Amino acid sequence: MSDTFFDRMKEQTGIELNESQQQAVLHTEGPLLLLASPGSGKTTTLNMKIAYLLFEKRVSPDRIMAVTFSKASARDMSRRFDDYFSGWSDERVSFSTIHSFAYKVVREFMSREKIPYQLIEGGGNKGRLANGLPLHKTFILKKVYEDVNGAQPTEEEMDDLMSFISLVKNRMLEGKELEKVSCQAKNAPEVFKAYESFKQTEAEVTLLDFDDMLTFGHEILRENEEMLKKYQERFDYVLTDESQDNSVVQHEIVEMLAAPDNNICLVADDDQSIFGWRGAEVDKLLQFEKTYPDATVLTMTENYRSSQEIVHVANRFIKRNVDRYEKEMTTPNESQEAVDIHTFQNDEKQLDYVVGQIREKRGEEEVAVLYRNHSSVIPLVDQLDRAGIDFYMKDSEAKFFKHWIVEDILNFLRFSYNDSRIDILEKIHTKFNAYISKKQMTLLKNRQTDGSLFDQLLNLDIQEYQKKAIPKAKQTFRDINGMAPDQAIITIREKLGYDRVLRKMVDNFGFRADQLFGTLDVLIRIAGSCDSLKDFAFRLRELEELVKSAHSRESSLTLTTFHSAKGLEFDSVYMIDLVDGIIPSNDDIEDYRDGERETMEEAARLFYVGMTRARSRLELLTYHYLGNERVKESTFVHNVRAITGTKKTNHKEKENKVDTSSFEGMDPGTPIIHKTFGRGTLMEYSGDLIVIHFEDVGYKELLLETCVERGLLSKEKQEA
Ligand SMILES: Nc1ncnc2c1ncn2[C@@H]1O[C@H](COP(=O)(O)OP(=O)(O)OP(=O)(O)O)[C@@H](O)[C@H]1O
Repeated sequence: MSDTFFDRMKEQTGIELNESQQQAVLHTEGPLLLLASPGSGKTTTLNMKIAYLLFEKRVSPDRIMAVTFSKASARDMSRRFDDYFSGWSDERVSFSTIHSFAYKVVREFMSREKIPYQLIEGGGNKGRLANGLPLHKTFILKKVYEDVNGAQPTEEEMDDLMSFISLVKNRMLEGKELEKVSCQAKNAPEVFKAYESFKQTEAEVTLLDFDDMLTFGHEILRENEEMLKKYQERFDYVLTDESQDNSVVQHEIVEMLAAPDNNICLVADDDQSIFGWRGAEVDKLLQFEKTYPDATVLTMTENYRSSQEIVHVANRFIKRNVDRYEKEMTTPNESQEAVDIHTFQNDEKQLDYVVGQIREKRGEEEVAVLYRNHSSVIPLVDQLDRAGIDFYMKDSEAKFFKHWIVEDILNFLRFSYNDSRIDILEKIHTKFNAYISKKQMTLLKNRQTDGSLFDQLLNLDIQEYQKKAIPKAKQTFRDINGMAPDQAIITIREKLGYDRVLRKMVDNFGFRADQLFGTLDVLIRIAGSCDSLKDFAFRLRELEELVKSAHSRESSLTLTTFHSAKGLEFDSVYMIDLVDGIIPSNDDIEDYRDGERETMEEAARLFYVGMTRARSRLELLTYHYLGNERVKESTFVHNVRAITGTKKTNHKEKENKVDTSSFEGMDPGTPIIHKTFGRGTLMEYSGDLIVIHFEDVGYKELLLETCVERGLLSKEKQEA
């Protein structure tokens, strides 16, 4: 019977299932974990399995519960089922997410118990409390944070708090366990508890956020035998796709539902579990055989997507992880090009290369550029747009442009045009080294006099150290006004002391240094191709619009984060910014050094997801300098080198090398002039770096090539 079924499948779909795919289809009774490698036909097999249940075993469609990761994958699954089987039968299984199932349980329970409730997240959340507070998660969380900490949260704290709450609820953590979850927001465990209690007590109805659908649904099924039994009896088969991304609470809901027959089939790739930060729990998969001692575990490891070279590298690479099911990914596909690694002098050269490559391939094949952080892509967007190349973005994250650092820099620039604007000074007076106090600001405001605010400050009762600092700041602002935009930003950072202020914020308030300085580096990169300060401000607005609209465009070029690349495939893939500090991140590296490998392994899985998106061409791009900062090639690229036996070759040789010879071999003590930092003395020259002691800003380690290329350095003429 099954032979006939698979023959008919082949006739119908053109796909001949391999041995393990067939086994997976035929195993319908009892717990099954189907561990599958990327491109191994997970979706195909799951659809065939459903067809087998419907058309061979004559199971009624409403007895099958098919769960997918997101609404989009539910739609994709349905569409593929229709492609294969339309014309065969009208019977269709409806796919749903665990969220939507759990919400159904919650709705039924609340209506039965006559408990009024209201959603405070997603669409449809309306209304206010008597005191005017909108019934919306963000507003409530802000209010609760203020109650607990007596101050307003920053945007970063809010973001982190949201992730913290989601993670805690998805992993069902309690009590002391909360303290172990790191969160930038002050007193996160207390804020969380206050938030939970607020939702229960402050409104006339129970308030529910998105995660509550899961935790409430879970609680209802656990506490309410009758309801659990009803749902258990409703379904004979439970199938879940992408199970590696299910959280503890989601796994438990599925487990409860499948009991007591446990006709449960989890399709998963533990090596592609990349949502640990929001509560996904790969351990649950690794413990499957403990949960179900009679479990069958099958592996599907034949990759139908990628070339032999890509499959070989990815397969070897992922073995660096310890917490995983061992499997060997193979492919029937042909050998194509070797996996390429390119090392550039700096991130700018990397982008030139990527844009050049895309220009060559334009429209001929599907290309993707993958990156870890949203902000990494902004300079690429800038260059692509300038080159007239269209692109599609999977997640059009325009938050970058609203970041307070971007706002700060624009305000510095505005103030350089007109230093009589009190409204601007109000925003930046604590952020540069004129040390202007709140009291001095109030006095300035009360005077309501025209003219330079620096001059007015000098007429006030100022501190001794301000007597030099204020005229100096005034002059620097005037200089900034005549500078090229990138130089202006460097001057704000170095001469006006903005970097120092940010470092203090990192130390005192726990901001992430790499994020703050990364944002500034991106701004400098964009400013580099603008002629004037006005041009720069205008360009930022243009880019913001471009990014916002990028997800509604169609193009053969996709720009996406590694996370959002999941499930996609392209002919050529370029993975960019592969340096330590980005992937793996500094936190990943630190945790790993402290003996915790969880986050490092997740970063490796992210890298693996990226690599396995490519059909025939995969390029890994890294560099020596990010802006002026020396960085190290990503540990993961290093791993790939070891696999492919590729030595480090600097891309510099292929580029037009900048002639730095007139500065090489200078003696320490040589007087130097730098356009931004002013007069200084050469202290040391080693390799690509020079160390200069500047009169104004102290020691600086600079990349000689970049300085020469931008015409920033000159030797000071010595008196004869
Ligand atoms: N037995 C097979 N013979 C030939 N092609 C197959 C076979 N099984 C699957 N494929 C093809 O391989 C490709 C990948 O299949 P599918 O999208 O189902 O993989 P997946 O495992 O869901 O991928 P992902 O890595 O995105 O999770 C599809 O084009 C599918 O038609």
